Amino acid sequence: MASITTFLSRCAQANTLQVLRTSAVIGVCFHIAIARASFEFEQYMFPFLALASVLHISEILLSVILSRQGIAGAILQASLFWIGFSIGFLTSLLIYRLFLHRCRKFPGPLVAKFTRFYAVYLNAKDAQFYQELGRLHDRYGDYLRVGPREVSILDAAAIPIIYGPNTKCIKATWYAANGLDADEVSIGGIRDPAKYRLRRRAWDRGLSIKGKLYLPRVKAQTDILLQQLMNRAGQPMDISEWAMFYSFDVMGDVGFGNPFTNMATGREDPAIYAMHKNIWPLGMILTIPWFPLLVGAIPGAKAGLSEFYGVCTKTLEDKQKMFESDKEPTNVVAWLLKAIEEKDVSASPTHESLAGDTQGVILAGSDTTANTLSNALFLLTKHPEKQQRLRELLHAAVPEGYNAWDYTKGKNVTYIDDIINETLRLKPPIIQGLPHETPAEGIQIGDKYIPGHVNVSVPGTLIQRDSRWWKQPNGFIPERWTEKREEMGTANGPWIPFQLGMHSCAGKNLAYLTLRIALSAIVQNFEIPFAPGETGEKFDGNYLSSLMMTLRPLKLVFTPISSS
Ligand code: HEM
Repeated sequence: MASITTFLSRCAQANTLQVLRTSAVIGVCFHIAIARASFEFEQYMFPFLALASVLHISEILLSVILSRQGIAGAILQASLFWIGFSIGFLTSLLIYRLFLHRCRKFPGPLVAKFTRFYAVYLNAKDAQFYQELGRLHDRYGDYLRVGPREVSILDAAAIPIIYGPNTKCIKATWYAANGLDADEVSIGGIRDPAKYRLRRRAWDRGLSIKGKLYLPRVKAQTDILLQQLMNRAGQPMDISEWAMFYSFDVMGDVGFGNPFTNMATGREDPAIYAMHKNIWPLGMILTIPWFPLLVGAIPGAKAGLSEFYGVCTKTLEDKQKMFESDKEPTNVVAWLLKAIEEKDVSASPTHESLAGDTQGVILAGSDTTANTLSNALFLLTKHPEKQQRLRELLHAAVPEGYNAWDYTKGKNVTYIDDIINETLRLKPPIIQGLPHETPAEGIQIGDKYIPGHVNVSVPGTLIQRDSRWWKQPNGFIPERWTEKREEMGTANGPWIPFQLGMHSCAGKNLAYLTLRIALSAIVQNFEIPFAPGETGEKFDGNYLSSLMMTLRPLKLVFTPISSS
């Protein structure tokens, strides 16, 4: 304290240049200290900025008290310190990141090497980061530096090393957007592999195909969808919107045991509407790993999501009150509650983590399934011969019609899965490469060495359409998954819409179940052309890439088969 006081009183007397010089040296020293630190400084950005603000204000007050200068002069004096500090800090950071950083050998745009805000700019420019990333890869090659310590990789050999079951990489800081304590966040936010594995067991128990449990509920929601399509038969319908209504209602039912009522009302539930409105800025700020932590710590910053979080919390409280431990759970959240009741090691350890998991059920399962359904219907409409083939196969497998559809009969029509897989290849709903951090010793991918503590990612959207691994990469060819598998070399194609290894999608089986039922029901009952004036071009080429894919409207007409 005494030394700060002395320093400040000297500052008050010294001339401007001296203050700037001294503070710049402090800025450089500070940067060197954090660059050499063994912890991730970005995790502590909020405490650092809070401390800096407190110091700044204290400095002003001390200056006023000690040097008896006016408040304006004190603010000026204190600001000089921070200006000098920032100049020193940023200059040191710039030199380090451009010339000395462990990622310096990877090519990329100059600004990207210096700051991650470049990626925010690319994201914000036209909301199509995946296209910008594709252009950058074309220009700089397969190993592209997209941030100071971020490397985007277009190499199939990288996938098992980064994401596979035996990977030594861990989830990057990006995942810790909701907090650093693994016991207080949802499963998606856990970076520690051991803790993740434990928690994942409760999810796998609740989601591993409870076919007989969930099928009737998915089917009940699908019946509502069919009825609504029937009510609007022959009229243009925006399938991007209706697929969203459907999948949120399914996830509300299967996830909570409480369907939202989107389909019944024909309107998006207000809580989901508010959440969707805010997902875009959220996706943008997530680009900077430390930014969400900072924003999250500001009271009211997540207000846009509060309505959705409120619905989840209320539902969770109701479920907790009504929970009957002697009965087998009938929805995903009830399975998570059962783990708590049984004091299982996989149980969500705190109220906060359980609340996060409850939100996660809806967030992880709804948009992803909805986008896949809309995209599959778009592709089937664009390729009516594939639509007709699916219809014929369904009629052959279930001649009595959709009402007689059951899991076994549906599963036999493998062409549905071919369509789903091909849709997920062309349009994976999670567009951007998921960042994982390399271990301290780094990783070796062929002849490329990537040093430790680098955030690496493989962008699925790009690699799944790369002609080095996929024949006719932009064609919609469901047959490549079965009868043309050999001919098209499908087995060698990198395909990661659900991720790999321990972090792979926990809800994959539920997603297939829902998509199989929805596609069967729709295609067996309706012929689907584009609505008059709709070409699907805007829908196809202009989806927004944020946290998830955000689709443009797509107008289709559903003509009942019997009257067609
Ligand atoms: C076509 C539909 C789906 C796709 C393409 C998809 C994709 C993914 C991907 C890529 C991940 C890894 C995320 C990461 O590492 O950051 C993931 C994780 C997960 N998904 Fe899905 N998902 C789908 C449907 C579902 C459904 C229906 C549920 C049901 C609740 C679900 C629940 C989860 C959960 C719990 C995780 C684990 C979170 C984590 O470990 O980070 N997903 N999904």
